[in-house]
Amino acid sequence: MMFKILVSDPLSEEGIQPLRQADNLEIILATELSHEALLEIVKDVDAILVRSQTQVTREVIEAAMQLKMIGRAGVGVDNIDLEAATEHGIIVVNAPDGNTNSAAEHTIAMMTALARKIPQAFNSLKIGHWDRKSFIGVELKNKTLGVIGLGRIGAEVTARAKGQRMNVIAYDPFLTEEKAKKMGIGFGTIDDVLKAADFITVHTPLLKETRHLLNKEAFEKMKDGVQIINCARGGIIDEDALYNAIVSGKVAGAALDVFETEPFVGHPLLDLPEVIATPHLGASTKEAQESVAVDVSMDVVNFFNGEAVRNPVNLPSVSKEVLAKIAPFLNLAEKLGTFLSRLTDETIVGVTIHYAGELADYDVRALTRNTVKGILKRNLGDHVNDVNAKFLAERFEIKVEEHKTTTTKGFLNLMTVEVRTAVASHRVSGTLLNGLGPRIVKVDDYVVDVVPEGHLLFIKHKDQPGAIGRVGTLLAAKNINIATMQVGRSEVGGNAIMMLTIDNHVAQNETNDLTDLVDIYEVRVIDL
Ligand SMILES: NC(=O)c1ccc[n+]([C@@H]2O[C@H](COP(=O)([O-])OP(=O)(O)OC[C@H]3O[C@@H](n4cnc5c(N)ncnc54)[C@H](O)[C@@H]3O)[C@@H](O)[C@H]2O)c1
Ligand SMILES: O=C(O)[C@H](O)COP(=O)(O)O
Repeated sequence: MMFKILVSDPLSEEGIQPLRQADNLEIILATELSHEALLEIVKDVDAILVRSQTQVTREVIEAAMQLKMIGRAGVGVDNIDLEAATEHGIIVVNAPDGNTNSAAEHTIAMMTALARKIPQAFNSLKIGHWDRKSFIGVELKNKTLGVIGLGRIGAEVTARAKGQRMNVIAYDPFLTEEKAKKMGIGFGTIDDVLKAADFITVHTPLLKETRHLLNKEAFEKMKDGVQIINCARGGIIDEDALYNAIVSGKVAGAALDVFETEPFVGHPLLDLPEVIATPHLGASTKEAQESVAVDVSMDVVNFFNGEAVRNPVNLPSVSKEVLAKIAPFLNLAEKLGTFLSRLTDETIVGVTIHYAGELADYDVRALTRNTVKGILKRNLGDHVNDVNAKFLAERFEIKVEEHKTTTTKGFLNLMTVEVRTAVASHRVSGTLLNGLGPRIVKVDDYVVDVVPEGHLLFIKHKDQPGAIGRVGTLLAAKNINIATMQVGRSEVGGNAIMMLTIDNHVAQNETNDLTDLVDIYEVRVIDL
């Protein structure tokens, strides 16, 4: 099968070689598209690859009827409507590591250029002035750099600033005093950073909580003559407040690579001599562009070959090591979910998954997701997938819980899934037997041993002589061949179950006459 991949922002040609080499991918390069042209071209594409320019809005996502994946060759995904993508089961991947170094180098370059007024001096020289008085700068050495957001780029900037013999003080919700000590930097609240720093650089994502993080009140808390650097995202700094703080003399200068609205042209900030700026160039190096394009292309290739992606944004990412451990259980989890969904016609309101034995040591989120996917498939078919399973469960107000226990009832590993409806609950347990593969080992209170595969008939009956024979005879009359059969009972002469595997699919209504047989209460067709 061929998949159409739209590349709608300029990506490195070397970087997209993995796409070109894949024989199931057709690449469409179409950059600088108008909004209307984008809406038209996305109609039949399977994936869109972007940088920060293309706005992948809900409207774009909903126009893209075949869309399965959005790839961001870079870090920030604020140009992608993640909620809409998740809702539509579209996986979003990014390339979070490939441009870290370039962005950090750009930040240091901007800080240095700001401190020494290099762009202003160069502009003056270009127009014929040999002016050695107007561009007196400050040294970085012994100055305090305040780093807000100590993630990948913030940490790299910190290491380089220390190389410039600056003192660094950082604020990040995940930064502990111990970690700060280890890094040889100061640690404090955001206010501590604002008050202590001679230079302040922001390296957070743009989130609700970080929008206008540096606003009028924040500027008021800063040292007089502070200098500001933003190579992260426009919007983290309130641009009007920054303008006023520069004009009032509170802020001595600002180096900006990113802006609230891009392209950023004709803005009064650009008229201020204290401001230097670049047009969002933090990641614009040959190395970074090649690296992010390779990373995102590899994930596209993985995805369309049915393999795990490395950098999912709207799925919990699972390390290679964890994936290797849980991969054999993924299929079992989905089958247990599918099996249970067929045991009831009532609305499912809750799902509890008990992980026992070796499973209790693993990160089982992917297994939970697969179980929920199996359950929801009953009503949603292929509309549910790994990406939207959790979202859809929440939307349908199905409470999903995970429990871990070391008690395994004799199995090395055991997954027990329980679904609750308003009137009843059902349970199924499955295990992975060493060398033998997956097995369903218990259904409600009945112990069984069934391979969760193919076409099953789940029959509730009374434990009476002749019940099994009558079922066999009727199925034979319908030319339905039984491949395997398991029976279980609660007590002699009490309630019992049969689990038959049959060679071909039968429709539920083809089994109606089975329930007319004596002692047969209920028959459910389950295709796994
Ligand atoms: N200019 C460019 O071309 C360019 C290039 C790459 C990345 N970026 C941007 O740089 C930023 C950082 O990227 P990264 O790869 O380091 O991301 P990251 O996820 O590794 O780090 C972000 C850090 O911000 C912290 N954070 C979140 N909310 C915070 C808050 N309210 N206060 C303080 N810290 C907070 C997080 O805990 C995290 O440690 C992103 O906005 C990214 O889009 C820009
Ligand atoms: O978030 C990022 O990765 C940077 O802002 C880079 O954006 P770009 O790919 O548009 O240069």
